[in-house]
Amino acid sequence: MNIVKVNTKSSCYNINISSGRLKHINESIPIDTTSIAIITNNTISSMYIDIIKSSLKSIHKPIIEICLPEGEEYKNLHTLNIIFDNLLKNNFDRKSLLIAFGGGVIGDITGFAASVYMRGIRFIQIPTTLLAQIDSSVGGKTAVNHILGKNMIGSFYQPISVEIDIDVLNTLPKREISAGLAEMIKYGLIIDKNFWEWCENHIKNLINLDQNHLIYAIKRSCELKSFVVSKDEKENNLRAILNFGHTFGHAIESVLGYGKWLHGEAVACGMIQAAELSSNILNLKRSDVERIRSMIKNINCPILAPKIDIEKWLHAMKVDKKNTNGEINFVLLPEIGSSIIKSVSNKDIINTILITSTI
Ligand SMILES: NC(=O)c1ccc[n+]([C@@H]2O[C@H](COP(=O)([O-])OP(=O)(O)OC[C@H]3O[C@@H](n4cnc5c(N)ncnc54)[C@H](O)[C@@H]3O)[C@@H](O)[C@H]2O)c1
Ligand SMILES: O=C(O)C(=O)C[C@@H](O)[C@H](O)[C@H](O)COP(=O)(O)O
Ligand SMILES: [Zn+2]
Repeated sequence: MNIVKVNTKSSCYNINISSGRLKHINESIPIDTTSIAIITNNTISSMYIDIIKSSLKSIHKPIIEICLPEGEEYKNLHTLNIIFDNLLKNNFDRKSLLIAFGGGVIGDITGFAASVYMRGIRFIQIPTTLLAQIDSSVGGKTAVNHILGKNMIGSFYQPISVEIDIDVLNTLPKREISAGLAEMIKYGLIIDKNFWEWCENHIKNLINLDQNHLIYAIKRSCELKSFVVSKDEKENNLRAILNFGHTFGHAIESVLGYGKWLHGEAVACGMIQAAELSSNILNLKRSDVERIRSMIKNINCPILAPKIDIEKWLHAMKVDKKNTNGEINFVLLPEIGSSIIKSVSNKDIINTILITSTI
């Protein structure tokens, strides 16, 4: 098994990565756990819940399953309440454990529920999408959306472990694999040029889910995210680089309506726009902008933004959590493999990028 450690001010935990991990989930349940809620959706449950339940049989604890409605459009306060209703009706207490079994939507909602139920109970992440395995399950950002902005209601709250079984990726739709690859290449762009070049050279193996390449790439992504989060758990400074492409991307998601574009697709397109802005403001080489565009094309993510009213787009970017004093703060690349946060006040440049990057 491959293990990556996450060591933050608030806690220290392992990311366990292997083929067949689901069968061994019982090993990660704390001994004093009183009851367990597996939070998932019908798609994932119908394929994999029996494996988990059979592994958990050996620990003889009461288990309930809570199936949430599926999709980004349900990542909201209403869905959160479904969890609380079930926990209270089943007498869940402070030693109860939540298991987030699904993609980033399930992980973000469950983490938030765990952080506020009885002022905080333990939870485990079992991410089942590529995106969740390399990004959302790690680092403790939890949230639900608000109609006016992505992830606006949430907390920083770490899981007690992350359990990654790469076998579940075999049932993941190709479009979701592509969305996950977008967040994966992000790490190379912001912090690790070698990893970027490795991804460029092995992208076909990753798209085809070759096991050895997948394990290497998932592990490296988790190491990079762990490194950043361990230095700056609550996004006071460095952690904001993980938001590369998200200023544009989150605006696409919220203005179009949650769920129309996948999060990873919006980030992919947002990374091209952020690369264009980097070229304008920091002189990122044009050849590097084209390299990024062609990588995003190769992973089958959109390279052009949808038609969005520019005013609505700007308005959505103005509510981004990274902003201060009314200025939009972007993550920009001086070169591939390094990133900085910069406030951009020149509205003309932003407008031009929005207009020229649209379908
Ligand atoms: N907390 C963080 O740090 C962080 C980081 C990145 C993204 N996010 C959030 O994550 C969310 C996106 O997550 P996502 O891309 O995992 O999407 P998702 O959670 O919506 O899952 C995608 C779809 O795949 C299905 N699915 C999941 N696993 C499957 C499997 N193994 N086989 C078949 N189908 C499967 C799901 O039911 C769902 O329909 C967004 O809300 C985004 O904001 C959070
Ligand atoms: O972990 C982080 O920090 C990230 O920014 C990772 C992003 O990929 C992720 O989409 C995150 O949820 C965005 O956070 P937000 O604070 O911009 O809502
Ligand atoms: Zn993201």
